[in-house]
Amino acid sequence: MTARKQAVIGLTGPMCAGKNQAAEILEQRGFLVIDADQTARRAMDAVEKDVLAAFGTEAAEKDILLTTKEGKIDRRQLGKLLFANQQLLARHEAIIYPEIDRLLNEYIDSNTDKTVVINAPLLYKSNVLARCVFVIYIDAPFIIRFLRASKRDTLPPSQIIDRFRAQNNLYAQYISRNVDILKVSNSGTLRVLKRRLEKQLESRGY
Ligand SMILES: CC(C)(COP(=O)(O)OP(=O)(O)OC[C@H]1O[C@@H](n2cnc3c(N)ncnc32)[C@H](O)[C@@H]1O)[C@@H](O)C(=O)NCCC(=O)NCCS
Ligand SMILES: Nc1ncnc2c1ncn2[C@@H]1O[C@H](COP(=O)(O)OP(=O)(O)OP(=O)(O)O)[C@@H](O)[C@H]1O
Repeated sequence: MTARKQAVIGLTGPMCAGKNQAAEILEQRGFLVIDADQTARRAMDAVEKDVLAAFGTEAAEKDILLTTKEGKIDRRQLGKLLFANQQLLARHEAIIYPEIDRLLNEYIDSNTDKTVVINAPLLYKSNVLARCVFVIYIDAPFIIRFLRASKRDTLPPSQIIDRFRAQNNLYAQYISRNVDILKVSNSGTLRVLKRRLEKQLESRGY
């Protein structure tokens, strides 16, 4: 166990930069990591009806079916609708973020004896950012992230690009919030990522 301070640390960066890989390295070092994408899935369960009511009209116009045969939200179809239209994405975020924030804060508050890492691509949209002592920003060039996404996800290239576009100017969002950012480039091997991450953590006494 290398972590010795009780604190909240942010782990962020654009899609397919390597946050999950970084999270594994941090877990191996004894940090407690929560994945905000998973938290957002739980939050969706709580706001599902509101989401379906909010996008029924636009989905019908685009011939997109938002529910599965079992009557649950079809996340991929919802994503297809939302990531192609920033206004709709903002409407969705206004519905779901209060619940995401509630769940993340609850998690932090129930683990006050540990150093908690919040793995969240859009951490700046959450009030949890204010609780972070610093933010680790994992990054990689667009083309590398695109190749990783193509290999990992079964999304058509146009939808990968839509998702990337929804995260334009991500780094600037943290800069403008005056956060202590530790930038880690992940364009090489995982071994290099580990070394860089450890070096940055050491610079903050972890
Ligand atoms: C739109 C939804 C239903 C699509 O679900 P889907 O299962 O297809 O994707 P998943 O949730 O696994 O997200 C995959 C990646 O998309 C990107 N992404 C997700 N939400 C957003 C967003 N609001 N803005 C920009 N990029 C996003 C992230 O890089 C994320 O890692 C879902 O992403 C969602 O509810 N997003 C809003 C909540 C959110 O911002 N989640 C991020 C947690 S910080
Ligand atoms: N240094 C690396 N070398 C090889 N493959 C990598 C490296 N870093 C990440 N990957 C691979 O790229 C893909 C994306 O990585 P990862 O899931 O860690 O990114 P992420 O930033 O967490 O993505 P998302 O925002 O979509 O959750 C994964 O399949 C992962 O195994």
